[in-house]
Amino acid sequence: MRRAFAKAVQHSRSPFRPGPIPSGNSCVLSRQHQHCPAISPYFAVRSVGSNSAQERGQPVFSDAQRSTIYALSTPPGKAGVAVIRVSGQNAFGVWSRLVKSCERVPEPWKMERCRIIHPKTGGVLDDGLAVFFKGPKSFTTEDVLELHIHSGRAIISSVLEALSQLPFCRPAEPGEFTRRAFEGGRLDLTQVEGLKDLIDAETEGQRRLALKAVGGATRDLFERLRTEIIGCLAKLEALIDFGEGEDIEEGVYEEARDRAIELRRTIQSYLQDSRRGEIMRTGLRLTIFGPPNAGKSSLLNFLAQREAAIVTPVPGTTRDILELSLDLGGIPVIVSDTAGLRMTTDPVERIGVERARNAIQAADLALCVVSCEDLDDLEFPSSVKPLITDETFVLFNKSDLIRDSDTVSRLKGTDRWTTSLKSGEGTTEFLAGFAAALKRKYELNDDGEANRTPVITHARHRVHLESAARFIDAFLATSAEEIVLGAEELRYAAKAVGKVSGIIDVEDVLDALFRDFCIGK
Ligand SMILES: Nc1nc2c(ncn2[C@@H]2O[C@H](COP(=O)(O)OP(=O)(O)OP(=O)(O)O)[C@@H](O)[C@H]2O)c(=O)[nH]1
Ligand SMILES: [K+]
Ligand SMILES: [Mg+2]
Repeated sequence: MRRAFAKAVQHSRSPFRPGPIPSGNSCVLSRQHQHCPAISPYFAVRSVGSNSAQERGQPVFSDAQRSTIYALSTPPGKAGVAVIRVSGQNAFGVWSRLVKSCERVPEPWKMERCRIIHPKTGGVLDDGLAVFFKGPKSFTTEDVLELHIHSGRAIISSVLEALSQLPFCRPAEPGEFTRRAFEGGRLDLTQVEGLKDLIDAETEGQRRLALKAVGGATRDLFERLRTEIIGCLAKLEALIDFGEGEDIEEGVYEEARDRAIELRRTIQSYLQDSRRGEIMRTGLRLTIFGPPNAGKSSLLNFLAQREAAIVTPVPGTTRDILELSLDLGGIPVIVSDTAGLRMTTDPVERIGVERARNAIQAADLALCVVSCEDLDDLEFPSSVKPLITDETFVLFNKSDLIRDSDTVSRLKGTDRWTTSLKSGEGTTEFLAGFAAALKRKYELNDDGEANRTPVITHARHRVHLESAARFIDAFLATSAEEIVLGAEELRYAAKAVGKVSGIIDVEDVLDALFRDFCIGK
C-alpha cells in the first residue's frame, strides 16, 4: 500500500503543462514543425436569413471569427523595423489578403520576404518580412502572423489601415495578446506578471528576477506546493471513503498530518523573506537622515551625480522629502533626502522633521549621515542616537575637518564609512562598500540558502500563501474524528496556493491521485 501511494505521489504532476514558447518570435523553428497540417480556411460563410450580408454578396463573420486581433508591437516612430502582430482564427486570412510572397501557402515559423499589399487597391504598402506561427505553437496559442515592416509613421498607419479593411479583424485591446496566451494555457498568472515586470525592468536585478518568473520557475514552485497539499488531501479522502482496515493501511492519517506540518514549515520559510522579492521588483526604500548640516543633501547629489537637492551652509535647508530613483549595483533604490533632525520652533521646519521621522519608519533601510564635527568623543549626537539600530548604515562625513587620522579610522566599521563629500576623500570606498552591503542583503542568487531567490515577488502571492498557511493550521487543529472537516481545510489551502498561478481546480489532480491510490477497488 505504502508503495502504491509513493507511486501515486510521484505521478501527481499538474496537468497544466504548456509547451515551450517558440524561441525568438520570428525565426525558423525546429525542422519537425516545418511541415504542418492543413491551414484554417480564409474565412467561413454562414447563412443568416433574408437580406443578409451573405445575400448581399458579403461574407458574414461570427464574433469568434471577428476576434482576430492586430496591433503594432513595437514603439511607434522612426526605426529600422516595426512589427505588427495579428492573432486569431483568421490570421491566415490576413496573410492571404495582405502578404504577397512567392509562395502561396506560408511555411509556418519561417520568415518570408514579401510585399505587403492593400487588400482593396492591391497597392504595395511596403517591402518586408512575414512569419506565420501555426497555433498552438505560438505566443497566444492561436494562429499568429507577424509582419516585419519598415518603421515609419506613414508605413505603419497604411498597414494598420489596410488591416482595418478586413471585416474579420479588429484592433487589439491593451494586453490582449498576453490575455490570450493566459487563456490558452501558454502562460500562468505568475508568468504574465513576470512578462510585465521584465518589460518594466530597469536594473539587472529586476531583469533577472522577472526572467525567472517568465521562464515558469515561480509557477513550478507553487504548483509543486499545491500538488503536495493535494497529496495530503488524497490520503484523507481515501480514509473517508474506505476507512482504515483492509483497503487502507494504518498510519495514513498520521502520514498526512506529518506532511502537512512539513508543508506548513515550507510556506513559513517562503513568507520569511524580508520582502526581498517585492523590494527588488518595486525598489528598495532608503532614507537618508541625520542632524542638520551633516551633508545629507550633499550625499544625495553625490549619489545622483547632479545637483538634485539644495545644499547651503544654513542648517535646516532641506524641509520637504526629496526622492530619487537610482540603480545601485543592479538594485533599484528609491533614496529619500530628509530634513535635519533637531528641536525647532519654526513651524515649517517642524513639519519637515516630522516627515523625516515618518520616512525613517517607512524605509526598508536607513542611512544616518553625521558630521565628524558633531561627534562628542565618538558618540552620536542625541538627536539621532535613539534612531540608530544594528540595521542602520552610518556615514561619518566631513572627515576633512578632523586632523587626527586615528580618529577617522576608528570610526570605520561594518556598514560604517567616513567621507569628505567636499574633497571626495573616502567616497569611492563608501560607494563600493555600500553597494556591496546592499548586494549582500538584497541581491538574489541561488548560491546559498541565505540569499535564495525569494518566492514572493508580488503582494498578491503573500496574501494567498498566508491564507494557505491559515487553512493548513486549521487542518492541523482538527482531530482524526473530524477528518471530513480537516479535508475541507486542505482543499481550501490547495485552492489558495492555486490562486497564485491561477490554477485552482483541485479535482483534476485529486482524481488522478486518488485513482492510483485506491488500487484494487
Ligand atoms: N567641510 C565640509 N563641508 C561639507 C562636506 N559635505 C558637505 N559640506 C557642506 O556642509 C554644508 C551643509 O551641507 P548639506 O548637504 O546642505 O547638509 P544637510 O545635511 O543636507 O543639511 P540640512 O538640509 O540643512 O539638514 C554645505 O555648505 C556643504 O557644502 C564635507 O565633507 N566637508
Ligand atoms: K544645510
Ligand atoms: Mg539637506
